[in-house]
Amino acid sequence: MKIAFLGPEASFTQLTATQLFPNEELIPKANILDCFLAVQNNEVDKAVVPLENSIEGTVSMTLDYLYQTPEIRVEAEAVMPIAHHLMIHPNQENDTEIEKIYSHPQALAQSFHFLNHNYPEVTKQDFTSTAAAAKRVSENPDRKIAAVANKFAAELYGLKIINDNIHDVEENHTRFIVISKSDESFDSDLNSSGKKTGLLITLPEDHAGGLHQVLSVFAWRNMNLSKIESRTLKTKLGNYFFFVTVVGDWNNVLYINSIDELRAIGADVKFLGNYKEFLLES
Ligand SMILES: O=C(O)C(=O)C[C@]1(C(=O)O)C=C[C@@H](O)C=C1
Repeated sequence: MKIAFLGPEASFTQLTATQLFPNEELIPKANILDCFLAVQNNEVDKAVVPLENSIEGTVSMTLDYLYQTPEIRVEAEAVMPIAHHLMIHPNQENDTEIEKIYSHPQALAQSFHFLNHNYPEVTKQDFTSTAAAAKRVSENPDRKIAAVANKFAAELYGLKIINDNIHDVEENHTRFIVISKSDESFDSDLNSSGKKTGLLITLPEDHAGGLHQVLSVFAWRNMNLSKIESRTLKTKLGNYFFFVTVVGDWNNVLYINSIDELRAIGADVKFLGNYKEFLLES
């Protein structure tokens, strides 16, 4: 089986994909869109992409592409502890006057206070992933640049960590999802905290009590929501869709009928799947 992931090697997404799929062929992609396209074009069977982080929140690109690709569903979630370190090329001195720090925008945001306090004058530049940033530093031994990435990237690309554990909150976790076109959910012996269901809901039209009507569909059925997030529809300012997750199995009639009721009140619903949440170690 072929599994795409947000690469290159040693990205947090690869660490996650390796634990979920230790025996499959893992294929790095340059960005999240390419992971979705690889699944859509049947180039791979599944892909692993980041969905949200406990400090910085949702990876909006992932949510947008889940909405924009009707045939792509979610097979599993995996939560991984995240530790960021600042690293430079070993040719540079430890007290080098760094001129630029590269990383994924999520990683820069998760380490914002540290970087702002310790490197206030240094330009922070977005990169497609933490590992790609580390690779860039390794390819430029003469430049006074640094990357925020994990310790595996430091090892793989031969970099020197000058500040470790720079993420602003010690408890830092990122949630990843496994996406595919399959109706089946992914299972494994890995530690799991249980099942949940993902739904993308668009309200019919803007009217008083619209969201209340939608939530009441879940409330009277005693369905426990673990997340509700609104995201712009990109049609015009003020138009949103909602990403909702419901705790538990999706095997009773009341739950299943909730989708019919949502559609009956005019909402558009995409069922992302009923899948397990796995708890990984870093
Ligand atoms: O850049 C990486 O290493 C990724 O796998 C992406 C990503 C993300 O988008 O959230 C994954 C985990 C961390 O939260 C930081 C970056």
